Amino acid sequence: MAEDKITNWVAPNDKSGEFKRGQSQFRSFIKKGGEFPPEAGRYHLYVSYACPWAHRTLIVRKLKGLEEIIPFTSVHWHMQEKGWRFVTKDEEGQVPGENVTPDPLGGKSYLREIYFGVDPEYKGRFTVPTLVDVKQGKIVSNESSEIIRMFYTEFDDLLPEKYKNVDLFPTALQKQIEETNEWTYNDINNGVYKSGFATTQQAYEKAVVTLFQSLDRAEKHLQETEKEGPFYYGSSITEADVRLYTTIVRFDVVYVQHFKTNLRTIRAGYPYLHQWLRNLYWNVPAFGETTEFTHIKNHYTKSHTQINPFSITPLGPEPPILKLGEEFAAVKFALERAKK
Ligand SMILES: N[C@@H](CCC(=O)N[C@@H](CS)C(=O)NCC(=O)O)C(=O)O
Repeated sequence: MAEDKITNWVAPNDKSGEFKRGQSQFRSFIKKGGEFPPEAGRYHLYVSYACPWAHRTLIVRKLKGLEEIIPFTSVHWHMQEKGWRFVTKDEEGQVPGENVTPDPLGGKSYLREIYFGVDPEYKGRFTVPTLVDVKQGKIVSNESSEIIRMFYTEFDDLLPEKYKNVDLFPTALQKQIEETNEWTYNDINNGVYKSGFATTQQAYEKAVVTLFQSLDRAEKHLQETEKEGPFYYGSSITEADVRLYTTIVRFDVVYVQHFKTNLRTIRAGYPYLHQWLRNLYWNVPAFGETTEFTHIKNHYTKSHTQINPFSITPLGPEPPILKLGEEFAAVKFALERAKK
C-alpha cells in the first residue's frame, strides 16, 4: 500500500501535513549485574554517518575512549525502500569513513534483518543507532539519547583514569542540560525534520519559525557565556554540545536547501554558533573525525525522494565547513566595512 512506504515521512492522507516522530522500541540499559552487563567486545553499535542521532553515539564513544570496547559498523548512506543497507564486498573501501563495511556479525544485507532476527514480529522502524548484544543476540537499545548516557558511565570500570574522568553530564549542570535538551530536541534537532518533511505550507511555516527562534536562543546563550569557555556550558564539553552539534554541522550543508530551513545560514547569520561549531569540528577529534560530509549530503538528498524526486545533490556549499578564523565572503565584507 502506497501509504505504508517507509520513505513516506508523512502519510499522503495525513491532513495535518506534520511530521510525527515515532518512539524507539528497544529501551534496555547496560548495567552492572543486569541483563546487559558492561563487557569489552560484547556490544556492537550500528550507525549511519549520515544520521544526526547515530552521530551522537559516535562522538560520545570517542570522547569516552570506548573505541576498543565497543566496535561499530556504518551502513551505506543510501536509504531506500527496504531501509538502511550495508555496503557490499565490492563497494568496500569506495565509500569514505572508518568501518563502512559489510555486516561483520551476521553477514546481513539490510539493517532490518537484524531487527527481524531479534524479533520476527517487530513492527517498529529500523533505525540507527542500534546497539546489539552480540552474546545474547538481542538489541539493547535503539534510542540514541539513552545509548549515550550508558556510554557516559557504565563502562567506566574498564577505562583508564583519563576517560573515567570525562563527565558529559555533570551533576551541577544536569538540570540546565535537561532544560536545554527539551527545546533543542523539539525545535532544533527534530525541528529541521518537522520543517523538511512537512506536506502543508502551514506545518512547514510553524516548524521553521520555531526552529529559528530556538537557534536565536542558542546563539544568545553562546554570546552571553563566551567568556566562560568555548563550549555550550563553558570550559568542558557536555551532552549539550553533543546534542546540538549533530544538527548544526548538517545545517548549511543539507538542511538549508533540502529541508528549506533557509531564513539564515549558520555561517552568515549566527557568528557565535558558527565559532562554537568550528571549534568542535577542528579542535576536538571526536567531533571532526566522526563527521562525514559525503554520507550526510548524499543520504538526505538521494534517499528522501518524497521531497527530492530526482535525487540531485547540490554541489554547494563549498567548503562544507569553514576553517577557524575564515569568514563567509559577505560576512568578511561587512566586517571590513565596519572597521572603516
Ligand atoms: N529517536 C531515535 C531516532 C533515530 C532515527 O530516526 N534514525 C533515522 C536516521 S537519522 C533512521 O534510522 N530512520 C530510518 C527509518 O525511520 O526508517 C534516536 O534518537 O535514536
